[in-house]
Amino acid sequence: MNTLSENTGLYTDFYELTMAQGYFLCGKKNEQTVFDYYYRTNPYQGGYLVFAGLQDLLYILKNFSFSKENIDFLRKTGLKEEFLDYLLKFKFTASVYSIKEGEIAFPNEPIVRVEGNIIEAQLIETLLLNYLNFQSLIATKACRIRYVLGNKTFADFGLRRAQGLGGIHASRAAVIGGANSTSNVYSAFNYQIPVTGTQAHAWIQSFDEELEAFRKYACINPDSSVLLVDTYNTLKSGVPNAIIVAKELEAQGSKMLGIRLDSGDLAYLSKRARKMLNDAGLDYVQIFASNQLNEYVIKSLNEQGAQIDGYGIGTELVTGKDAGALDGVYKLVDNNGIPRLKISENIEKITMPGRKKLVRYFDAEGRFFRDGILLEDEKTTDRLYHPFHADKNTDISKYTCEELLHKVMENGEILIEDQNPAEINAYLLKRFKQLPEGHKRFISPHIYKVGISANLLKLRDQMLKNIRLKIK
Ligand SMILES: Nc1ncnc2c1ncn2[C@@H]1O[C@H](COP(=O)(O)OP(=O)(O)OP(=O)(O)O)[C@@H](O)[C@H]1O
Ligand SMILES: O=P(O)(O)OC[C@H]1O[C@H](OP(=O)(O)OP(=O)(O)O)[C@H](O)[C@@H]1O
Ligand SMILES: O=C(O)c1cccnc1
Repeated sequence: MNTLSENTGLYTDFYELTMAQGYFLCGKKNEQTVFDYYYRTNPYQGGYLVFAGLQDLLYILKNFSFSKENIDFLRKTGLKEEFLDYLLKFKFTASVYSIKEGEIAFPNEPIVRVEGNIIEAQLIETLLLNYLNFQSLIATKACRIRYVLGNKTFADFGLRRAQGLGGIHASRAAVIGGANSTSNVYSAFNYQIPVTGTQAHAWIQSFDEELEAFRKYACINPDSSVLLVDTYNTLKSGVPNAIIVAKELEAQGSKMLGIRLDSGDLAYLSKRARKMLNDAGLDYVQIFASNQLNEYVIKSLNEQGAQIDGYGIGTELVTGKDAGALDGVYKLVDNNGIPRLKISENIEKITMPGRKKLVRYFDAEGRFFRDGILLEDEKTTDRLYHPFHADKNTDISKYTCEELLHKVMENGEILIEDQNPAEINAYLLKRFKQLPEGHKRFISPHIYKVGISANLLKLRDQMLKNIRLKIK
């Protein structure tokens, strides 16, 4: 189940191929390498990330190979025959460790680890980042929207405004983050997502009279019509006509589902429409709203007492507005059993060397307390240290904990069961309850603390010292 199913080897940046050729010609092709995926900054100036994109990624890695036509193309780029022969027979055989999809993650912690030969681990960098960065960005946006919506429904309406076919993945991520359904039929088909829809202004405009347009639509869809009431005048025409049609449906034993407001002051219009519907005995007719909505507008609508039962959200959701992109990176941390590190002028960008595990610690109420990055062979640790100010440290010996990285792929084969996006969302909901409220707020959220073990701190500092000595 994926949009890209075979010979996906060209979904990479060219430099991955020139490096891979270099590893091959330098005799490094069997070196065993470890790469970490992590991100540096929470999107939307928020306090967390919702991790998404893993299942799609695993399918594409499984099929990461090169067709004969791909190789003919690569020949023209100047890659050498010996390496092209290798690519023609290439199969992805690495292992992947990952946190669960729908898990809540925080900056700078390794959330995916790839272990394989240096060529395969390098070649997939671009794809891995493309899939995980985008879907996590959109799932996080959807989660923020869900947070202000409570139990109200919301549908993804975004495909038309998405960045090209990225909209297919955006709809999946939207449901992982909390959307109930999508208008995107391809994603509904591909990912088993409930598909829903109302009607466009074009339908109303195509008839001489709004009332006739409503009647015809309701007659064809008696129990599922949501009538768009703002084409001419919401309160003077759209809502009164919808009430007439709802009553006619009632007389035939059907119940109209709702109306949709798509312009104007949604708080004011929804309150007026609710009263008009209730006065007509149509309490069951729901009010849906759309029009450039986001988590901030919805929060404001809640505060204004808007009478809206469900939302359709497009542009802001599927483009991840105002974040643009998640800054996830993929860094080499171990080569042939030797930990590696990259130095940066910016101290926070110095990488964490070695094979590592990620452990979450919980307080007595089961809420997230700290995350810890430990070396893989450490069973446990009593104290977590701030990565750059070791004087700040916490005793975590009394806290319960859970390891977050699981082996999800071995020798290029997927080890985990497929889950549909709603199932992944159920896991997110469980975890979101465990996230303390302070990290959820939109303005200056509380920063979640991610610490490292004494052994990792020692390894990193020793390596830094050695590299700096060499440079002097
Ligand atoms: N009560 C409200 N409080 C806060 N924001 C609102 C409220 N009602 C609507 N909005 C938001 O205000 C914006 C209004 O958009 P805009 O100024 O384009 O008007 P419009 O209603 O779309 O007009 P038209 O479609 O006729 O051009 C939308 O982003 C909408 O979500
Ligand atoms: O505002 P968004 O969050 O992006 O939600 C999607 C928008 O797309 C539709 O408008 P459009 O004008 O494209 O078509 P319509 O005639 O169906 O309203 C719909 O009515 C929403 O307003
Ligand atoms: O079903 C709808 O109402 C819909 C779908 C996509 C975009 N706007 C509205």
